[in-house]
Amino acid sequence: MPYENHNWAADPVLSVEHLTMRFGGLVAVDDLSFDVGRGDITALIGPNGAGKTTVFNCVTGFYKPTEGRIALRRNGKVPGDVIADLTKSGRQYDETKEHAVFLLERMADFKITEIAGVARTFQNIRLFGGMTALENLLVAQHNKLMRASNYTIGGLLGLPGYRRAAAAAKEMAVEWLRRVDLLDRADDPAADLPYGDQRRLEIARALCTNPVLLCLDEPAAGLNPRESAELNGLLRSIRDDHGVSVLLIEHDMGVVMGISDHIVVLDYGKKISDGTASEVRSDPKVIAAYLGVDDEEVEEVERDLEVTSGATGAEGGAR
Ligand SMILES: Nc1ncnc2c1ncn2[C@@H]1O[C@H](COP(=O)(O)OP(=O)(O)OP(=O)(O)O)[C@@H](O)[C@H]1O
Repeated sequence: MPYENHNWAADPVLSVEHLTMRFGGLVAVDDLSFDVGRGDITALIGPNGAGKTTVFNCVTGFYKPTEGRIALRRNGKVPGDVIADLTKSGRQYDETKEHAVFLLERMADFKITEIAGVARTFQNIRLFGGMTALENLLVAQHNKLMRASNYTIGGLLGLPGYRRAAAAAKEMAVEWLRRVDLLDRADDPAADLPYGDQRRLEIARALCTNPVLLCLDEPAAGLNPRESAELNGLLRSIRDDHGVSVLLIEHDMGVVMGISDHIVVLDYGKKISDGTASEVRSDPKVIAAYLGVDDEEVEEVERDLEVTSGATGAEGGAR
């Protein structure tokens, strides 16, 4: 299918353009561009050290990119000239009745979560282990509650606005606990939960911030096959039932190929492939990168693969 006909080109929630991140002499991400379709599950894959986490850190404001633009369209179709004007203006975002667009490379991490609507989880689980599962989800809504208290002691005084916000926060936390199948563990300390449950609790915590884009860094790491299958179901339901777009880094190809609408492949900080699961899995460059052949040998492997696929008539066909 031509690139422009894909959902990620027609209605992108996120556009990463010419992103470069250098650490001293090391170029971790090199002039990378890709789109994330609204309502899609998009996977960022690639061998170890390819630059995937660095891209995540740039999108979520943990790193300021050396170069490039990262535009998040929270709602509405945003005409290209609106983004061009915003870029020239030096402002961080443009919010009107019709649209809301944010230039994430200009924003602090907490603003990216709070205002733009991007939430993330980490490779290493970062829950508050001593707090209960429910409390972890309430803490995620702390800023909302602070606003409801007008940043005063309104909470302590039990002002009606604060009480309403606190009740809504609890309702949302309970609802997400139910959806990730952890309601019966609500009052248990997070650290006491099995590993797979902690991963789902982290995802629920991110969702409590009401994101439009959920970024998951290796959500299947350390899960057994049953837990991986449950994760697939959860991610599909986040996309289908809640309309949240998902961008994930994942090494588990069962998860990636099973649920992704769109896959972007990195190697040495550059994009080497971009397409659907069936397009990417049959791309010789991807196969070569995963086989770990040297750059000089890629063309040779490609030629071999072309001969092989030509001989068998194989055209991918992941789904
Ligand atoms: N803060 C940093 N300072 C210096 N170099 C860094 C930093 N963060 C990442 N790098 C380097 O950038 C390159 C890309 O790393 P990154 O962690 O983004 O890759 P990755 O694709 O996420 O790898 P993995 O799959 O192993 O997690 C690596 O060479 C890494 O050593």
